Amino acid sequence: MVVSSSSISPTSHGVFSNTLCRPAPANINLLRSLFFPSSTSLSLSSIRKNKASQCRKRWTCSGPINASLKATSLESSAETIEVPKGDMWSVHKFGGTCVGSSDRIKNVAEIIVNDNSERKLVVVSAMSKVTDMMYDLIQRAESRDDSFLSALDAVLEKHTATAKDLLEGDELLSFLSRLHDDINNLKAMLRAIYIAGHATESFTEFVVGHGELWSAQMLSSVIRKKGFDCSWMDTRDVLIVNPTSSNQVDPDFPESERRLDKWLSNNPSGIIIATGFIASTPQNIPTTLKRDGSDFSAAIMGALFRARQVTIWTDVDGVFSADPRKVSEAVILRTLSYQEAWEMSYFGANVLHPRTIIPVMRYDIPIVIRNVFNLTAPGTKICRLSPDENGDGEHMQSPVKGFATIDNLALINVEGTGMAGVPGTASAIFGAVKDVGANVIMISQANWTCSSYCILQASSEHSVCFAVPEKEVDAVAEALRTRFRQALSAGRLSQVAVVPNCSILATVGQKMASTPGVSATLFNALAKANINIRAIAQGCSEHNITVVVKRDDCIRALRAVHSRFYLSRTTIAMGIIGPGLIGGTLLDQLRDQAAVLKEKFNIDLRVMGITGSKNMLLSDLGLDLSKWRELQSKQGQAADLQKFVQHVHGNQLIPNTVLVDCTADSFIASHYYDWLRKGIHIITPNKKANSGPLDQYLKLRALQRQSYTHYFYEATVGAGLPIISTLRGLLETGDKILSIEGIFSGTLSYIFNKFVGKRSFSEVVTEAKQAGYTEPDPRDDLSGTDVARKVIILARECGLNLELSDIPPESLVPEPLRATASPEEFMQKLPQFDQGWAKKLQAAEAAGEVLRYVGVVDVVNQRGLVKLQSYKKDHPFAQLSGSDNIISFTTERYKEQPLIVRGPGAGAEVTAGGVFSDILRLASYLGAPS
Ligand SMILES: NC(=O)C1=CN([C@@H]2O[C@H](COP(=O)(O)OP(=O)(O)OC[C@H]3O[C@@H](n4cnc5c(N)ncnc54)[C@H](OP(=O)(O)O)[C@@H]3O)[C@@H](O)[C@H]2O)C=CC1
Ligand SMILES: N[C@@H](CC=O)C(=O)O
Ligand code: NA
Repeated sequence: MVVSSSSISPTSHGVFSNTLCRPAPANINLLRSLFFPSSTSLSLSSIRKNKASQCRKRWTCSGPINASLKATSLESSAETIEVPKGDMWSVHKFGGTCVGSSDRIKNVAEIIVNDNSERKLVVVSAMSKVTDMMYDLIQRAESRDDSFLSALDAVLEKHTATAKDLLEGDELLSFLSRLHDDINNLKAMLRAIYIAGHATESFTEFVVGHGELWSAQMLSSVIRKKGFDCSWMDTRDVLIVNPTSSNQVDPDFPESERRLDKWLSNNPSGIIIATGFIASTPQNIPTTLKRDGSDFSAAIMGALFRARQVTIWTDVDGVFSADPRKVSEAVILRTLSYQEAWEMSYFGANVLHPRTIIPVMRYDIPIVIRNVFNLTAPGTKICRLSPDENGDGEHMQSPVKGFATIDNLALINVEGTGMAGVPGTASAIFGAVKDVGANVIMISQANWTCSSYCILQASSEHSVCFAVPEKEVDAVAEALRTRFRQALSAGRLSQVAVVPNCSILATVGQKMASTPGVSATLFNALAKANINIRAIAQGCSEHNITVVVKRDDCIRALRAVHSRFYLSRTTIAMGIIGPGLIGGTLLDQLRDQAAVLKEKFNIDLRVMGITGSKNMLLSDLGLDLSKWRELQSKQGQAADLQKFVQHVHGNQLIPNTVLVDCTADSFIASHYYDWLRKGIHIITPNKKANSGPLDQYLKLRALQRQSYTHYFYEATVGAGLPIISTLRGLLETGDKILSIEGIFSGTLSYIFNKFVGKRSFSEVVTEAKQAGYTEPDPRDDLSGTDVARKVIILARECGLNLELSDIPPESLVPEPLRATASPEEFMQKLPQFDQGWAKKLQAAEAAGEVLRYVGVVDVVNQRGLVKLQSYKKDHPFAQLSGSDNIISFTTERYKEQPLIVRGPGAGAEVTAGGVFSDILRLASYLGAPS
């Protein structure tokens, strides 16, 4: 559709657009002013004057906030300007995606008309991608690429199509006419840039702001079409800003208020659609509010109108407690104080640019962040909170609100004895940093008190440590080495060291410095996730504690601290090695209990992989345990232990990893040391590591004691019975163990409980194997080796440095079968020896005794013993049933009457249950509620 400008009725909207409708000489003036700002000749004020005389209305002014508006307006004009009460206005801001299509613009219009505030000011961005398209036009023209013409056509086409979808009749014609005029003017300007090969900054600022002009006009037309009184505001007529040295702008509030006053007197509508992002300098040169400019526009407008609320509409439900791409359990925060929002933003959370908060904070105007696509979500309210308040009138439960991270940093550490007490050292350091234009993100040094978010905690008087963006670190290090060349060569400074690949993790909240335990909890959570802290900074302000960690650890660190402060679950990545009888039963128990653990105990156990000796199954998010067997047979791949461990531990999103070794394999056990060193926790029923070579055992325990990595093995003795924990409890509370004696083998207990003359010995052994009591190789049970291993494990817990070879067991494996090739062959040949066993049994019975296989840890004499022994039928050891173990601790405290633990000591369910309770113990150590 071609629109002729003569068919357009004059409009009262858009001063600047009207300027561009003027005949050629005015536009030449404008171009001149943009290319050569000092020779500004365009008079916006004269145009405003013309407009002002067209339309004069009265506004009622009351309330303190408008006193200055009223005063300035009275000063600047003879008319009486009545400005509305501050709390009548609500300000909304819609970003580019919210107005990215005609449907979305309609949706925004609907939201606005449904807001029942008396008066509404709506700040809009350009349609999504339009600002980028405008920058691209300039770039093409500057590089003398005449494709800027077709690119400009695309801009025209996009807005024409959107307008035709939204509008009709005069509103459509009027918009299209202005759009065409704007495009024609832009074409002329771009051609001028094309010729000059250069665009001044103010020209660029002028061009890129057009998207907002068009979106504001279209939205206001749509609202008028719905029957509401609505004007659009070119904020360049109102908002006056001064550039700062750091390529930012400072609003000139008094002048903006004066201009706003005047504007309102001409535009009395109850709904105003204002352009975001753009403003003017005091000389009326078009400019922009730079990055995140539309949010800033909304905040400034909120302050100018003393609005009751500023709502920033976006495409997320609010501010998350942490980046949800990194912490899937991150929660939407209902409230944040201005300071908390500020800190979150500074440390990389995409909340609001810190400068956006300043204007509204000045008047205690709340900012609410809401999702335009989910109106049911209440969003996040950023407002003034008292130090003890959590928001919504709730008393503060935890001082910690959320976490943010900044990646791609490097630490610089300037160190040396010559720094102590030498005035000016810090000034020289940061002077050198400033000279290379680097941005210091945090500093850590003794007795530093700077005044903002990088306020810090002491490390050492002899060093200053600070973080800069990685891309700036070489220049900074070089500048420092040059600046301190003499001090370095004289040894007064020992080094200027660079620690690359770092990230900052900031914990943000209220009253953190004055609440005991916050830092301890934070550091503890990091230690438990095996994360090393390179530097710490805690502000004198109560609002952040900042740590520097290795970049590779950052997401795990974030997740560890997030879950520790109860914002989410304690999540543990698990790898199950050996899905045989015990491992398989454990997986089934995990499957059955997972939901309860999640809901009631906030523990999220994710099985990221299962491996046997031949086949392994991996998952990125956690396996569906309801069909792990099916998945393993269908989707399994060739087992590769290294790849398996790398996969389970390599998931950056889960802070803690545990490998559960359910094999009986020494080779698997030989990896524990390396895994613990990598920060992987280990839980096992496998006895091989703790009963293997003494030096390796001692090395393992020493490592475990000095780290925060856990190694639990309760099920290695007495299966699920609390044997290791009972012994630890006695030892740690200062009791002295004299001896531990008992029946440690579920298999042998079962055999001698059941072998009472009715069935043959080999039949009873087969039953024990079928019941799941035996080792994978039953010869380990019958040889007494399994009992000897348990005795060794307990002896070593008591501090005895015994080797397995120090406890030769009495073997029940018939001599001729000791060399059998396989467990199957052994079981097959065992019946040949039933007669011999029958005789042994008869002999014991004749003496009124029973046979029992016992183990003894003789702590006093520092030895262990494993043997088959006869007991009188009334002896406690003769009273057992099934696979019962009985373990008696004789100690200084329990001397007269030993402490006895008795119960089933083998079997799939009880053993897997013992392993499972170790897993929950680990979760509790890692921060889950206990
Ligand atoms: N049964 C019980 O009552 C008790 C058992 N225990 C201990 O529990 C452990 C498991 O016993 P149980 O379940 O009965 O034994 P199983 O023989 O049923 O299972 C052993 C599992 O380990 C796997 N495995 C063996 N070697 C490797 C390897 N190198 N890499 C990966 N996987 C391997 C096997 O996989 P694949 O089939 O692919 O070879 C199998 O899945 C043992 O250490 C035992 O001492 C402790 C207390 C009580
Ligand atoms: N095979 C063992 C199992 C537990 O360790 C036993 O029988 O006790
Ligand atoms: Na146990």
